Amino acid sequence: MLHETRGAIVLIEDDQTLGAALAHRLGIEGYAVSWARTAAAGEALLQRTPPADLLLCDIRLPDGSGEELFLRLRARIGDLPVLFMTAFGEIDQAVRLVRAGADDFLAKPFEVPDLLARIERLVARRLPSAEDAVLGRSAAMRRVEATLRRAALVDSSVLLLGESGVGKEVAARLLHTLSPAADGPFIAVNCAAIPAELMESEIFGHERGAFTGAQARHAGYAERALGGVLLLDEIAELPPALQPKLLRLLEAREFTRIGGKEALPFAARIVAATNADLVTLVRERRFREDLLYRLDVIRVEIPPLRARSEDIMPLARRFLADCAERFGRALRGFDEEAEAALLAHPWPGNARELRNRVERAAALADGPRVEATDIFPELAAPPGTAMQATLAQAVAATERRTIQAALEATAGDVSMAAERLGVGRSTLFEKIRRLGLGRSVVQKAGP
Ligand SMILES: Nc1ncnc2c1ncn2[C@@H]1O[C@H](COP(=O)(O)OP(=O)(O)OP(=O)(O)O)[C@@H](O)[C@H]1O
Repeated sequence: MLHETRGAIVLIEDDQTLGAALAHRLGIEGYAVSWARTAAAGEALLQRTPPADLLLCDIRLPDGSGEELFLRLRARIGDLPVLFMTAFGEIDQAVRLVRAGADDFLAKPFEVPDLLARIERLVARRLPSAEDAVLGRSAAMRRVEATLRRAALVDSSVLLLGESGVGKEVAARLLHTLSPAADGPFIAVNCAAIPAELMESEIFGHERGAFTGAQARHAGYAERALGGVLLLDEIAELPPALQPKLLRLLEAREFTRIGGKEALPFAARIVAATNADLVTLVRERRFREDLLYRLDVIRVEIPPLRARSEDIMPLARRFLADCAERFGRALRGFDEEAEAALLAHPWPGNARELRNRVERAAALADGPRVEATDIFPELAAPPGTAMQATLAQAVAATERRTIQAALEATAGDVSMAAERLGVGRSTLFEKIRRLGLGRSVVQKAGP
């Protein structure tokens, strides 16, 4: 199972103490580590899907050498970064390995920070650059994109997790585009939007006469997704009666239309998405555990927009450009206050809310620049209020949001927040008091 991490590392190390220490430390650093004690076990790990992001390998192994293993696997592991750990006396071999295509080596005993820095550099090489990234320039989204790129090459089920509107469908579409099924259809089914009594027929189809009103044979989504990707959005809403049928689709890769006798082959890739906590649903017996395991092979968690503020402005600009073109309006970006307000808003509806707000602003703004109140009309005073009061309210509201976001980002540390906001600590304290934000501040012990 692959979960969203800084990267997946295969560690081949026969020394129990060093291996355990490395696996532990790399785990703490956020990597998913698979540890093998022999060359053969390591080779098996490297063949697992989706492929690892890095191989960290000892040279001397009980059943051969890391060098033999590397030379044998070189063609198959493609551009997988390989970092060797060498003992005293093996430096010549390590140099040879680097010439043969290994990326780097570290002579034992090494300093852990040195190892971590090299791993970080090699793994980062696998991430799309901020400029090339499709889903977003934040490190979190580039990691999501890298996982999707790897997942696209295999046909395991993908489970997309994240709050409503974060872009789970966008991620599923990217997976489709990057996969060998790109020429096949992309079919998205929202399980929450189909009435429970119709869902079986919508997903699996029905034969003519299968039930009252079934006047003709109907091909369900599973059938229409042939050769492509079937996205089951809001999978937690799948009624219990249909869960075994989906399990059969995934395990036996076949299904039967309602009223049909024939088992039809299922030839599509399943991507499931949800904002629900499936583990809790399993505990409450509302979701089958075996189905969860089948769906949760490659798990990709998409963080909420408020946790990746670097993505806000590029997305907002992209949405604005799209809308300006659609509406035939010459809008030239956001003014400064609008930008500050966009960055300070907590985006409970994530990218969807951002798109909707920008679309509304693009339609209604006087232009040429979009202002804060075009995006957040709630900042404007009710009709009849003096203009001066409106502006003061708007400024206070923006200030409040900006400060709150900085406090959230720094876990309530006023000094750090002041530094981020470019104001003095006492000024910030004064504003926090005036705006009634005291609860967001963490009181530090000591002088
Ligand atoms: N990375 C992105 N780039 C461009 N647009 C995005 C991105 N993420 C989300 N959006 C836009 O935000 C809106 C919501 O995205 P999407 O439907 O993929 O979210 P979701 O997580 O599937 O939502 P739900 O849980 O409600 O199904 C869409 O209009 C989509 O185009």
